[in-house]
Parts: sequence; structure tokens; C-alpha cells
Amino acid sequence: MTKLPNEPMHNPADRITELTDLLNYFNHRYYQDSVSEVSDYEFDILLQELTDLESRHPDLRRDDSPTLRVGGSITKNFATVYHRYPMLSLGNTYNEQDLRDFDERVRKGLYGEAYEYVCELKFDGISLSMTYENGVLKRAVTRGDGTRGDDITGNVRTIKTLPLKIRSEEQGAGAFPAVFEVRGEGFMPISSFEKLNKDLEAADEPTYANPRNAASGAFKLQDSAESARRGLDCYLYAFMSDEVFFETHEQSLLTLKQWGFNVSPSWRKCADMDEVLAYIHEWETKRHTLPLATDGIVIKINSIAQQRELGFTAKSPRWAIAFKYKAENKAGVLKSVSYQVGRTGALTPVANLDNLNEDGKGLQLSGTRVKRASLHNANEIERLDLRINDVVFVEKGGEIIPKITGIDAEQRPERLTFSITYPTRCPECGTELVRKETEANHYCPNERGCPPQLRGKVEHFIHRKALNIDSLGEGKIELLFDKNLVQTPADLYDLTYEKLFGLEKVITDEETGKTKKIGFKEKTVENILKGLEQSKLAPFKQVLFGIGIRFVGATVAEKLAAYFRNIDALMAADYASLCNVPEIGGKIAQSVVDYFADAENRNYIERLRAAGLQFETDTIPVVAESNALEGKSFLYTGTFAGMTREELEAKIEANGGKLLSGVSAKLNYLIVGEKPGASKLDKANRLNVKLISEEEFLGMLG
Ligand SMILES: NC(=O)c1ccc[n+]([C@@H]2O[C@H](COP(=O)([O-])OP(=O)(O)OC[C@H]3O[C@@H](n4cnc5c(N)ncnc54)[C@H](O)[C@@H]3O)[C@@H](O)[C@H]2O)c1
Ligand SMILES: [Zn+2]
Repeated sequence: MTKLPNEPMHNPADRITELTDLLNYFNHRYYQDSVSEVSDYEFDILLQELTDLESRHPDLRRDDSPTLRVGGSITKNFATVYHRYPMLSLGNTYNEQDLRDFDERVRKGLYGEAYEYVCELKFDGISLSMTYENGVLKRAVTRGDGTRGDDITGNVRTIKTLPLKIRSEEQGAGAFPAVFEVRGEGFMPISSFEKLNKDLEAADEPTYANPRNAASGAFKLQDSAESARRGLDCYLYAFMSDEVFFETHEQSLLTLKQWGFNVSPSWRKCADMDEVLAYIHEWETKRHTLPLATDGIVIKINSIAQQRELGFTAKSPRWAIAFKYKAENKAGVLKSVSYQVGRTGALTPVANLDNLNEDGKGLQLSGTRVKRASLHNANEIERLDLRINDVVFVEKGGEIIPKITGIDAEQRPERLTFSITYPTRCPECGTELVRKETEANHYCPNERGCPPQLRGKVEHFIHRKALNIDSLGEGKIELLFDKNLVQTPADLYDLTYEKLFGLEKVITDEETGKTKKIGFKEKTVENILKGLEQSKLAPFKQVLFGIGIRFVGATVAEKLAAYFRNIDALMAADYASLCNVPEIGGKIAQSVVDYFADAENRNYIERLRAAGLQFETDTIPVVAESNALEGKSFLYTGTFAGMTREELEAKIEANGGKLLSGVSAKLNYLIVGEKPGASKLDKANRLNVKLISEEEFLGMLG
């Protein structure tokens, strides 16, 4: 499949088919999987090409064309809700002439009436619709396919800035209709996004490319508590009700604010398109100082009556348009490449950049000063054909982290450039690097002596999903390393009040040059010791994740802990028995075997055991009762009158049944208790899984 927009195509029918399929596929990835396979700009260029082709060949337009409908759809994981008022998309453009044309269409559409615009920032998240009844939040729904959305009320309720009940008239707010809807953008602030990615990285899970995709993922989680932890927020920008309640959009924004809604103060009323353009220019760089991602401006007609007059197309209102900013791309100079060693020993090349004047100030890009860009690995340097002193193009888009998109080949003959020699030794410890054939990265194999790897192991150990010691952080760990108090996580448990009290260090931020002093005073020391004490209660699965066996992420650790129940059984397991564990493959099995074959690792485990950490899964031991359930698989949902979930799980296993982790075609029985989960029930029904009650289950035991 080609993605090139301008590829000559003899046959418009073929190109229309190709673009329709491709864009529908990108939409699916974007809305269902929260993944962008191409940039928004590339997507929009292709969509424009399809729109143009269809307007020249209307008979070739397919019914499922992405130009006819909103891109998203509903999922099977939530209850489906029909929107009272359809939720549409917005027409968009990247250039000013299109805005002038839009203005012209509005002028004609309003037959000479005077009109005003309201400009708002275009927040980059997912659209939400909230229904309030008598001032109380009743329902929050995603846009879905525009007609129906997913009911994600539980997740939206975790947004702290969204009122569950709006301010009443007595509290100084005006009257409101008995039933109304507000719409806004649910987003993940950049700080939460960065924290989440760091967390995911530490847990060996895939990270999100940008805050939008992260927000989209977080709003669609099944577990609202996890959704709450992701620090979501929401800006409101629209009001709707059956009767006309406001005369202008401006009034609605002001009133929403009064009722207690989170309305971004960045909007502005503009008398004409010139003022709109001034607003666009003003926010082009200023928007990067905001704590959330924005990708453009939304321009709306202020008068609600005029909005009604202008109406809608199948996909978007005729009274509004989005102006999107292109990712800024600038030329700079590649001064040098440095190499960072991470927790796993992987080497990452980093480009050190400067502006074309080479005054050491870096590139001014999208409101920030860029001095470095990640190059990922040696292949990337080769792919871009980079040489030191090359003029390179640097882009900072929705991806937050700047990247080099290419070199300016025309400049090369006039410049003295040097090839990049990839190091053969670790820049941190001097050990010879290795590169496995199947992997793109070079690694430093000196796990036990390479400082960033040692520090990384301790940082991993204290992670929330591991031993969860939040009274320690990167800075404090660095201090403990510097003072030679800690080399491995086991050393943490030898720390005492006397050793810690009074330690001090000044830390300089490499990027900003700002310094920060950290010192261990009474309170800090007490908290550290308390955190370490509490970590002794962390369950086995977390300890197993924390010790940091390669390829054993949080989920794998949980499976191993559930299966082997204690560390001794796990240490004794051979390759074949590890491969018997559901969902554990050969790569993980081998890594576990190798890990425990090493005497030093066993020694480390014994030190942690002596410190008092949990090395056993404390659940009800399974004593075989019968094989009445042999060959049958089970899953349960809800709570049960006669037993706890643990007891139920033990019963299934004790009688030879298999407990599955989710509803699939392989599942034979779903045991349904009180307050069952709607999504499990729904999926089981669709897959024709037999539903049974607690009594029926007990009856099967004979
Ligand atoms: N990269 C990819 O693979 C990919 C795939 C599909 C779609 N996309 C991107 O998504 C776009 C289509 O998405 P869309 O239909 O949601 O359109 P859109 O995101 O361009 O515009 C409509 C949306 O803007 C949001 N919005 C933010 N601030 C707003 C404000 N102040 N007022 C009103 N609305 C505001 C609302 O959620 C609204 O639904 C495409 O044009 C493309 O850029 C990218
Ligand atoms: Zn090293």
C-alpha cells in the first residue's frame, strides 16, 4: 500500500479505493487502538486528496468514504449511548487562504448580515459529551461514530475539575435548564503524559507517542481507579439544550465558567478574519507554554442564530473551521553525537544540535530551545546518512520529542563533514559493547559494574509496580550512589538513620543548567526508612518484578508468581516447566533460567529474603478435591454470596478446572455473581459462552 499523496495514478477509481481503505485503516488505528501510524498532517493531506477526487468523480465515492463520516466508532467494552445531538468533526486547514475562503462562504451564507467570530485553542485529546440533569452529572459519552458513543461516565467522573454538581443559583450562578449537555475535550496534561510514559517504560510496557493517544487510551480503560491515576483533565467548549438558552457562543462560555466548569481562558472574540489571523499568529508559539498539547485553533461563528442558519454538512458544521499548525521544521547543525546508557545497558545516540549561526544557543523550535534530539540507534544514523557538521532538518510536532527528519544534501559539498564513528566501548564504564543480530541497539554487557545500569536497577526496584518506595526518587538514589552507600537494591535494607542523616548534594540539570540542593534531614530520613519498612509488605509478584529479570515485566511477574507461588519453586524450574506456564514463551523462560543459574543473583535473592521481603504468593493453597471440572474453562464476574473470589478461584483449580484471564472463544463458563461487569457479560453473550450462577457452579462439583 502506498502512502504517497502525489503519486501519479492513471485511474481515479483505483486511487479512490486505495485512499478510502487506507484512511479507514488509519482511523481504526487512531480511534480504536490509540495509535498514529502517520502524522496528522500526512493524514489530512491524504483526506484532502480523496475529497478533491470525489468532488471530481462523485459517482466513484464509496458509501464508507471517510469524507462522509466522523472517523471514530463505538467499542464493545462500554454501554452504547445514542447522542441526543450528533457529535461531528470539524473541517480543517493548514493555510490562511482557506480561512479567507471560509469567511467568504460564511458571508454569502448569511446574505450580508454582520457577524463575529470566537476563536479558541484546539485542545488535543478526545471529545466528550456530558449530560446534566437538575445540575447533576448523569452521563459522559465519547464521540464514537458521531451518532452513538461509549458510556465512560466512571472514568470521566475521576476528572477533578469537572463538577459532579454545578453551582446553584444561591451560590451566585444563574439558572440552568433541567436537562443540558456540555461538550469538551478530555486531555492528559503534558506532565501526566511524561510521568505515565516513564512509568510504562520502567514496567517494560509500550509507551504512547503523544498526549492525545495517551488520553484516548486512559479514557477507555476498564478500571476507573487506573484511569484516575493517569491525571486526566477536561476543558469545556460547548453547550446544548433543546430550547435556545444562549444567544451567543461567548455567553455560553462565560456562563459555563460561572456554573463551575473548566473553561480555558484562552478564547477571544474577533470582529473579522484579520483579527482571527492575529490570534492565530499570537498563539503559534505561545501555545507551547501551556501545560497541555494543542494542535491548532477553532474558529466559530458567535451568534447561535447564525450558526443555525449556516447549518451542517454530513460531517461537520458550516459555521466553524479548525486551523491546524504544521509541525515546525528548522535547519540546524549537527555538532556532535553523544551516547547515553540506559537501565538495560542499551546505548542511545543523541544528536547535539545548534542553530545555523552556531552560537551555542541551540534551535528555537515551537517555543522551546532544542539542543538535542534522539537518534534511537545506529540504523537511524545510517538511514539519515548523517555526518558531523551536516545541516539537518529538525522537527518538533505532536510527538513532543524533537527529531531529525533529514539532511540538507545541497549544503554538504560546501561543508567540512565527518563520518560518525559508532563507539565500540561503553562511554560510562569502558566495557566492549555487544550487538545481537536481531536487535537494533548496542548494549553494554557490564550489568554489575556500569554505573547507569546499577542506578537504573535501583530506580526500577522502587517503581510503583515493584516495591513502591515513593520516598526515594532519582535524585536521592544518585546521592546514595555517590556516597557509596548503595550499589544494588539489597543495600537499601542496610541503610540506617545514622548513615543517612545529614547527607547532601548539589544536582545540576544538564538541560537548563539550574542547580538544586538535596539534603537528608530528619523528616526525609524517617520517610525513607518508613518506605523501606513498608516495602517488606509488597506482594511476591511485585518483588519478582522489582528484582529486574530481563523480559519479566509487571504482567509476566504476576503470571509467574501466581503459577509458582514462591521463589524456591521458580528458581528450581527448568526451561520446559517455565514454558508450561500459560502465556510464557521461550524467550522469557530462557531469561529466567539464565538469571537463576548465576550464583551472584541467587546470593542477591537471599539478601533480599533475609531483609524480610515477600517471596511467596499468599493465597489459599490449592488442595486437589476432584477432577469434576477437568477440561473445562471458567471465568467469573461480580461478587458471590457464599465465597470470596480467592475461594472461588481455589475451588476451580482444586477440581481440575482452568481459570482464564478474560472472555474469549476458548471460555466454556462465565460464573455470574452480584453486580457483574457489563462488558464481560456482553462479550460472553456475543461469543455464546454459557452463563452460570454460583449455585450451578457448585452443582457441577457433584
Ligand atoms: N495520525 C493518524 O493516523 C490519524 C488518524 C485519524 C485521524 N487523525 C487526525 O484526526 C483528525 C480527525 O479527527 P476529528 O474528526 O476529531 O477532527 P479534529 O480533531 O481535527 O477536530 C474536531 C475535534 O476537535 C476537538 N476540539 C478541540 N478543541 C476544540 C474546541 N475548542 N472547540 C471545538 N472542538 C474542539 C473536538 O474533540 C472535536 O471533536 C484528522 O484530521 C487527523 O488530523 C489522525
Ligand atoms: Zn557500561
